[in-house]
Amino acid sequence: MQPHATPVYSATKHGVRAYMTSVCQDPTRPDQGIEYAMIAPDAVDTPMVRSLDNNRIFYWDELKDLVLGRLIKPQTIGEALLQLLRCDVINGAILHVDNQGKTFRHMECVNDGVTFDPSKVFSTSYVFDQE
Ligand SMILES: NC(=O)c1ccc[n+]([C@@H]2O[C@H](COP(=O)([O-])OP(=O)(O)OC[C@H]3O[C@@H](n4cnc5c(N)ncnc54)[C@H](O)[C@@H]3O)[C@@H](O)[C@H]2O)c1
Ligand SMILES: CC[C@@H](O)/C=C/C=C\C[C@@H](O)/C=C/C=C/C=C\[C@@H](O)CCCC(=O)O
Repeated sequence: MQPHATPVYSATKHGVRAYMTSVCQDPTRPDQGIEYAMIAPDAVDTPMVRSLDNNRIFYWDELKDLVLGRLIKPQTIGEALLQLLRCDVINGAILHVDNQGKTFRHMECVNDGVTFDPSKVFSTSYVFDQE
C-alpha cells in the first residue's frame, strides 16, 4: 500500500475543493455572473516539487522515483485551464489532471450552481498527448 505522505497538505487541498464546491452553489451566483471551478493535478514539475525532501514530505526517499517519474509539465496545466474555459458549463467543475502514460483530464460533478440536481451531474474525459 502506498504510504500517505502528505496528510496536512492534502487536507488543505481538500479544503480548497470544499470551498469551491460550496461557493459554486451560492444562489446569488448566477446574478453575479461568476462561475467557480478548480484544477486538481497530480504532481507538477515546479520548484515546490523539486524542493521536496524527507523534511517536507513523509517517505520522500521511497516515493521520489515514483513521483518524479510521472511529473506533469506546467504547460499541461495551462492547457487544462484553457480546456476548462472552453467548456459550456464551468461552474462546479473539477478538472483532474494526471500523467500515467498519457494525460487524462476528467471533469465531474458539474451542476447548475443553484440547486444540486443529480440529472445534471455528468462525467466526461479528454485524452491528450503531452508533447
Ligand atoms: N506542483 C504540484 O505538484 C501541485 C499539485 C497540485 C496542486 N498544487 C498547488 O498549486 C499551487 C502552486 O504550486 P507550485 O508547485 O507551483 O508551487 P511553487 O512553490 O513552485 O510556486 C509558487 C509560486 O507562488 C509564489 N507566491 C507565493 N506566495 C505568494 C503571494 N503571497 N503572492 C503571489 N505569489 C506568491 C511564489 O513566489 C512561487 O513563484 C500550490 O497551492 C500547490 O499546493 C501543486
Ligand atoms: C505519491 C504520494 C503523493 O502524496 C506525493 C505527491 C508529491 C507531490 C505532489 C504535490 O502535490 C505534493 C506536494 C506536497 C507538499 C508537502 C509539503 C509542503 O511542505 C510543501 C510546501 C507547500 C507550500 O509551501 O505551499
